[in-house]
Amino acid sequence: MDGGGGVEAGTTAAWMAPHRGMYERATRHPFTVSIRDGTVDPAAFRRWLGQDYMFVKEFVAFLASVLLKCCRQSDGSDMEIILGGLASLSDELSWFKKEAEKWSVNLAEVSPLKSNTEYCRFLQSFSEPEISYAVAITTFWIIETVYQDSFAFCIEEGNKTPPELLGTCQRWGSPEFKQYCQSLQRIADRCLADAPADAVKSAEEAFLRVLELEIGFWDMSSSQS
Ligand SMILES: Cc1ncc(CO)c(N)n1
Repeated sequence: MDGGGGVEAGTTAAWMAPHRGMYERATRHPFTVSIRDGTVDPAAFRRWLGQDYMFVKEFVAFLASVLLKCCRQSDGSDMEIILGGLASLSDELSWFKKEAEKWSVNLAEVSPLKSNTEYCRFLQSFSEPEISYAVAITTFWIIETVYQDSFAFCIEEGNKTPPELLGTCQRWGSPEFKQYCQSLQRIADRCLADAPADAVKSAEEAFLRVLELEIGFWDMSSSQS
């Protein structure tokens, strides 16, 4: 507490200063910047779409593990937010199927590329009960926030985003999605404030790992690495 009843900057905000460079590489990546510039390669967008559909299916399982930790390790007051997030992934999977049809991407034929497989393996590691709720919710927050920040930039003033990509950008770039990310951040900060130092350290490592994996995911989408 800051003692004055004002808003105290939390742990997650404090990480932004030392890790600003990595954060910007993840949220102002040449791939998403090319969407905003209107110069995006349609083949790269189609590759991203197919790969992200696979990612989101794995993300459902990840979120289920976060929800389980929430039920087991917290007083349960965060349950509704996480459950809401999980429910909206159902809608998201339908959106991917519709979008894939629009772009003639055959989802049944997509197989995961290396960076996606690596990211999915990281998500799977959270099913271990040893990983604390504080670390898991922090990871969940930064995964969503990278997309929120990246796609919000594509619909900010001055964008030349092609009209057929606006729906994608609005999905993650909307003010509602930003509010959702901010509620996740508040939960993460509250958990981290109560967590032992080693858990805070693990959460910061997971934060950085997500930034690295997100950069790898965008690189993969742009150039099939
Ligand atoms: C790779 C990746 N990161 C974050 C999100 C946000 O849900 C997503 N759909 N895909």
